[in-house]
Amino acid sequence: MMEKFYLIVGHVGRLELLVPQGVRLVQLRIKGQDDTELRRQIIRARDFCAVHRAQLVINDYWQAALDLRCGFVHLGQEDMESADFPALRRAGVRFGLSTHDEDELERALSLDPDYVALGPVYPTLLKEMKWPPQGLDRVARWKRMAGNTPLVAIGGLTTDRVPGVIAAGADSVAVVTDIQQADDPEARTREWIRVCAS
Ligand SMILES: Cc1ncc(COP(=O)(O)OP(=O)(O)O)c(N)n1
Ligand SMILES: Cc1ncsc1CCOP(=O)(O)O
Ligand SMILES: [Mg+2]
Repeated sequence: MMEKFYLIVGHVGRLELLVPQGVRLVQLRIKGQDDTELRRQIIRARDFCAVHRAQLVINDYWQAALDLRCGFVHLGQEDMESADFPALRRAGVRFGLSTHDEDELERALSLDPDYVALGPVYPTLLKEMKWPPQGLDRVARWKRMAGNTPLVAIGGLTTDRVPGVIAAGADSVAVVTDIQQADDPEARTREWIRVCAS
């Protein structure tokens, strides 16, 4: 079963701070670092997550994930173009895929992913996106179309929004900004875990 709370962090230091709060599924989403620094952080995150029994997901860098024996990657539409899916499958690396419209969803499902993500459900501050907020009706539609493939909702999520997103059909809720910008990110992480457990 898919873990309901899906934390996304931009640096391994953040992962080491927040995973011990009880996080079971965490994505390392590194941007703009050179290969040496990237791999240094991935190795640290891999070993830390192994000790804390959290599932680590590597964003974008599927080749580094393969080389460093990480078991799970997240790939967006652009990332998918270069990804070697047969190599990932051979190595038993699981993968989740981003989707934003129905063509993307159909293509993603044809690759038999471990989850599909739909975003942005609500407006996001994290990055400029070419899609307007998808809304809860789209979450429900995605759930119907995805069948047995778990659905991750992402974009503008807060703890107040979690119940509605889950009720609409999401199996899992992914968050960056609400925790990244919190005055007390450890307490906010615990609050997310509490809300997701209820
Ligand atoms: C769980 C999850 N969903 C979506 C994304 C976004 O992936 P992508 O579209 O490749 O954008 P970047 O995160 O790489 O900027 C994600 N990372 N995780
Ligand atoms: C990377 C990404 N893809 C879709 S929404 C999003 C931003 C993350 O969501 P937020 O920072 O609003 O929690
Ligand atoms: Mg990406």
